[in-house]
Amino acid sequence: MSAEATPTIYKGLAGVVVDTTAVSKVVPETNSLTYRGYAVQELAASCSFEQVAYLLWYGELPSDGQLAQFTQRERASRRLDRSAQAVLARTPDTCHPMDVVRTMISYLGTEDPDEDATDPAKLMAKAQRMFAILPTIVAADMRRRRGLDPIEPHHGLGYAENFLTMCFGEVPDPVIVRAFEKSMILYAEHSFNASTFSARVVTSTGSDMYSAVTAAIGALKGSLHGGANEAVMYDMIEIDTPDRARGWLTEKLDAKAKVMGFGHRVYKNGDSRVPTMYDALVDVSQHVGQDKWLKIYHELEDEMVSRTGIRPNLDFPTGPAYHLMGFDIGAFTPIFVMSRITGWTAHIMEQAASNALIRPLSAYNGPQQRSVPA
Ligand SMILES: CC(=O)SCCNC(=O)CCNC(=O)[C@H](O)C(C)(C)COP(=O)(O)OP(=O)(O)OC[C@H]1O[C@@H](n2cnc3c(N)ncnc32)[C@H](O)[C@@H]1OP(=O)(O)O
Ligand SMILES: O=C([O-])CC(=O)C(=O)O
Repeated sequence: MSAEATPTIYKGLAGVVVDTTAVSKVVPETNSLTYRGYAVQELAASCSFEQVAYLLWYGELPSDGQLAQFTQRERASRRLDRSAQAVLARTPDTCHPMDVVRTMISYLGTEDPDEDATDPAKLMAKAQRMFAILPTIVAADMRRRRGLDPIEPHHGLGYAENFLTMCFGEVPDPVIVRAFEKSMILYAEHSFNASTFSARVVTSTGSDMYSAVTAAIGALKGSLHGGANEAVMYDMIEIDTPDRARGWLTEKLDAKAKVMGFGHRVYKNGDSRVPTMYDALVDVSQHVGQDKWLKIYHELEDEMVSRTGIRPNLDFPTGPAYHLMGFDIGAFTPIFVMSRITGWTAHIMEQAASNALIRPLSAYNGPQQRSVPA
């Protein structure tokens, strides 16, 4: 029997380039991230989330007239119809909120079926429908878990202010609104991360956009990806006081456990988005008058970097920032979905427009061929 040559295995597809994309560019060597050519730091400093969503979908920043039309459409599409409200009400409030978001996107797909999964205008309409409606779902789910009735979308308010009002009953201070909006811009897009790649795999089979987004939500939920923003906050709550942070970290590292909010598959010298989100965390901490989480942040970062050289990723500052803004921890990753829906759907449209079925190979390492016993 001739021994087969063992093929090279790219475990986790690490380092493998599988396709081109014009949506965003991550350059770890220069710590740079651009959306359609614009540095994410500049977008976070001077754009609204609606402008960035438009950029990701259409490839250019909108003119005033284009933005007005775009936001008008978004504001008109925020409401959940009665049957979708009923589906939401029937999901158990004991499940993770990401399960609710996943289920609701899947349900919205049943209301909006399309045989042709490649028509660009239809794909764009579906993307913008999910973008407009997700905040209503996330806010309503968070409130019902608090025993509160949902708050209807407010058509006079922009995306961020409307979402925050649907969560908390009033427009918060501009410091909070701006910090939240920055987080949305930073979370919007990041090339072929696991959830985006999942969406592209589903799209590559000719399946529909809701199916692709449902798969992406499932991938984002995991704690090695989007779920890390929640895990970071649970860890900080467990640590509780800054003086306990270094001991806690030592125990984790000695146990060979992964420390949530640190490390990245692509960035090995720090995440390009962290400085902007860190500044937003400082702004929120100062506004709320609570610096405990910031102190724990510093202790963990110092100890982790000096012991391992591994730096924080975006989920590290976002976790405590969302906590200080008043969100329940279970809503953190659903909020990430509200943002990443823009990047996911931009990639789905790109995949659909230039498709090849995504189907890698595997190297078999199970038993040799054998006969079924008689
Ligand atoms: C928005 C986002 O999705 S950002 C990512 C959010 N995820 C997290 O914060 C979860 C914690 N981080 C991790 O688990 C990892 O850093 C990942 C999954 C993000 C990236 O992992 P990979 O690229 O596969 O790196 P890999 O696991 O090979 O790590 C290389 C080495 O660094 C270590 N390492 C990497 N991240 C961490 C961490 N957070 N804590 C402890 N050790 C770590 C690994 O144990 C490994 O050590 P070894 O060579 O001694 O085995
Ligand atoms: O790029 C990745 O692998 C994970 C990430 O930071 C993101 O999706 O924002």
